[in-house]
Amino acid sequence: MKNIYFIGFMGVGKSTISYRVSRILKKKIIDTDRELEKRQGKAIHEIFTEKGELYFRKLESELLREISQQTDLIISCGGGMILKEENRKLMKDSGIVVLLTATINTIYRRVALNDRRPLLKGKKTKAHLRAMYSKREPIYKELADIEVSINRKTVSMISEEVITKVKEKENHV
Ligand SMILES: Nc1ncnc2c1ncn2[C@@H]1O[C@H](COP(=O)(O)OP(=O)(O)OP(=O)(O)O)[C@@H](O)[C@H]1O
Ligand SMILES: O=C(O)C1=C[C@@H](O)[C@@H](O)[C@H](O)C1
Ligand SMILES: [Mg+2]
Repeated sequence: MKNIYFIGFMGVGKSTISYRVSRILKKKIIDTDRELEKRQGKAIHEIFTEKGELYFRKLESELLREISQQTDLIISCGGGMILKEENRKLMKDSGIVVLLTATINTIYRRVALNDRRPLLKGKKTKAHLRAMYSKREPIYKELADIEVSINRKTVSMISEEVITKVKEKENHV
């Protein structure tokens, strides 16, 4: 099976849904944020503070290059993985890309809960989220093979919807 890449804005549920999907499909999961934290022995916000965003983006791309050479993986991507053209190409060429979408209100409610997202430090306002989201939205949509809206759905409902759509997609290639 081709890899399945989960993309989408911070807090839409990429990590949660990809873990559930990996359990249902009995596939290995890699959450790029968690994997980088494990390898660096630091939290994402610490990497940002100590080494800067550019350094984090470099690590993120190197990790993607490595894992995109494998198959049969469920991959939860960091929210900004889609920002680089080289990353988009790696995902497109090696898997099916699943975009999870949510309203700004839902995202706001979720990201307000903790402080582990460096790009929102001191800027957790709906206006800031909306500005960031609208800049990224066309990139997410352009890259996605499949789109699933998560509002008012349980983790089970979303996971089943993703799996059904991935299977449809695989049968049409
Ligand atoms: N369908 C759902 N219903 C209710 N809560 C959910 C659902 N999916 C995820 N959550 C909760 O929303 C929060 C954000 O989810 P998660 O960490 O999976 O998002 P993410 O897209 O991986 O975020 P990040 O970009 O920060 O990695 C978590 O607290 C999670 O438990
Ligand atoms: O949207 C982003 O740019 C980010 C999302 C998170 O998953 C982390 O990868 C990091 O906080 C950056
Ligand atoms: Mg995550």
